Amino acid sequence: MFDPDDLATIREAKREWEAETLDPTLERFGERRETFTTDTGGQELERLYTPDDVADLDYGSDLGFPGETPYTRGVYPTMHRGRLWTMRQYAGMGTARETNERFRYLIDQGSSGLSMAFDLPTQKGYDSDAGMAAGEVGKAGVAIDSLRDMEVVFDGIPLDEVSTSMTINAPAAVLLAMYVAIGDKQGVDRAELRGTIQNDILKEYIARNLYIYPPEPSMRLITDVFEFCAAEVPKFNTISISGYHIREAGSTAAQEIAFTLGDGIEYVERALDAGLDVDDFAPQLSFFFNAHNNILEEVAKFRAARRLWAEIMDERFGAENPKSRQLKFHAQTGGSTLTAQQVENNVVRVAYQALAAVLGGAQSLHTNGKDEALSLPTEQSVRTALRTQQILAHESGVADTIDPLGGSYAVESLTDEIEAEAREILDAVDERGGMLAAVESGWVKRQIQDVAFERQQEIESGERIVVGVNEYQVDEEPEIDIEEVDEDDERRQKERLREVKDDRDDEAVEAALDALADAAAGDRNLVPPIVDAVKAYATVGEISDVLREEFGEYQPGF
Ligand SMILES: CC(C)(COP(=O)(O)OP(=O)(O)OC[C@H]1O[C@@H](n2cnc3c(N)ncnc32)[C@H](O)[C@@H]1OP(=O)(O)O)[C@@H](O)C(=O)NCCC(=O)NCCSC(=O)CCC(=O)O
Repeated sequence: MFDPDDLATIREAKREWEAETLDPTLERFGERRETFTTDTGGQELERLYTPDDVADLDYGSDLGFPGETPYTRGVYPTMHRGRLWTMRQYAGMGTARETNERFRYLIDQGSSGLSMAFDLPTQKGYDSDAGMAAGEVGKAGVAIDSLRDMEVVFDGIPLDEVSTSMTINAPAAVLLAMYVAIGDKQGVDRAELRGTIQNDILKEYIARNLYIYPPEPSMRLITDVFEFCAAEVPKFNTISISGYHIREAGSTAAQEIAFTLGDGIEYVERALDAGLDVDDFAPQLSFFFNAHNNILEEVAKFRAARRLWAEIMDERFGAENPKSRQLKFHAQTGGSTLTAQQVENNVVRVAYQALAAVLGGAQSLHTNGKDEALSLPTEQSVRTALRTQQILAHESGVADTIDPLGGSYAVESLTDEIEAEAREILDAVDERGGMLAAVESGWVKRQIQDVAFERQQEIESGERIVVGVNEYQVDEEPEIDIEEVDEDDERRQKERLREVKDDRDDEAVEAALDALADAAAGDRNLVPPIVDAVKAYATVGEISDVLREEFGEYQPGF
């Protein structure tokens, strides 16, 4: 991008600056640290970046224009000038009725998309009356047993006007089927349904641990969802390939994107093996990243991820449809960065992290409530979190220029370095036979744990400052309204489940579950029989049991 003579002049001028201006100051005052690195230590930071640090940058092939390959500067031509990112606050609590109320509240307050959290039993494919569910019903999210619960959650919420993300993985096909069934009942054309299911089982084995079946049948379920959606629900994002939890488990920024894109590669390969055409399903693959503390590193990470994915889809998979190459992502501010001490500080952390996500070109964003280190967020803290996004959108000005940090010597240089490091990690994954093999051998988890351990030691030694935790402490008990979970919810939910079971046509349920068992034993797509089963009010637990019977359950080997 720069004339070689100009670069030589700049290099020479920098040497002069160092000798004449910098060194005397360094001798008198020194610097705060011997070396400065990115938050996760992967990249050593220069004191000052100049055009010389981006001498190899080729504007056309490395950056290009927004809406054009390699999408470094954003996936849409107008980005947030055309449409603000979706403000999508993750919510789900207790019963279906309470979740419906929280959703309506969020819509009233200007939330532009819904994001549904499920309780642990639902995420593990158990009904509320299962022994394994005791004590967990409605705790980390809403309890969904049957279509009846989903009808209540979406009561008065027209599915053709809102897009909904569902954080559901092992039973993703079941919840997708329920969403489709609700749409059918509301008379919404399936082609108009918008939303996302997380459906990312690989990161469950790596970091989140909410799996049910072994990897092979889990991958089949995912491929079946790709195929079903391409034909029936073409606007639905069939997966949210998630680095968020990998980062929460303590990975570096480069590991976060490398392992996430590695998972993406594995899903694409499986779908191709199953006979799908890359351009039929790749446009609906979506991503989910963490918006962590270090603003410049995070912005560089998002840009690097976009560039890398465009290249992978082009070079490795020969994708022709531009949409197949566009990495669209949701971001959530880093839950693990929130502190129980001086809870108000979390509002500030969240705001900076959200700023990084927006500067990095996010399509959708969740900002954490300040109290999430302690409990489920209260309505008040959810509102402040949403207002944080609205202030960014309408007051800060950062949404008004596309990729405003593009061209910053520091950010371009970091983008290159993170991309290069992620590439190296992806090569190491390939050497281990791909992501699934690397995950099953325990290698991926060990890579992350090593970094997490180092980070923890840095905090304990005081080398890494966490404000209010190992520095700037105050002697006070946290004063905070805790959102109470109603312990009676479990009993009421079980009663409702009993009513559903009493009301439904048992023969129809049995026939639907038998048809599903047949499909599972053969190789037909599993989603249509799951849709039939949910419409007959078969429960999440019953459907998951049929598949458990056929597929078995995953036992981690490491
Ligand atoms: C693709 C994304 C990232 C975003 O989808 P959205 O529908 O919000 O946005 P979008 O697709 O970018 O935009 C919507 C429509 O507007 C159009 N559009 C957008 N911007 C535009 C622009 N500037 N110019 C022209 N058109 C534009 C798009 O093309 C699209 O239409 P067309 O479709 O017609 O093109 C999706 O996957 C998503 O919403 N993900 C959310 C995931 C999530 O909430 N996860 C929560 C996890 S919570 C979690 O895991 C917590 C921890 C735990 O539980 O463990």
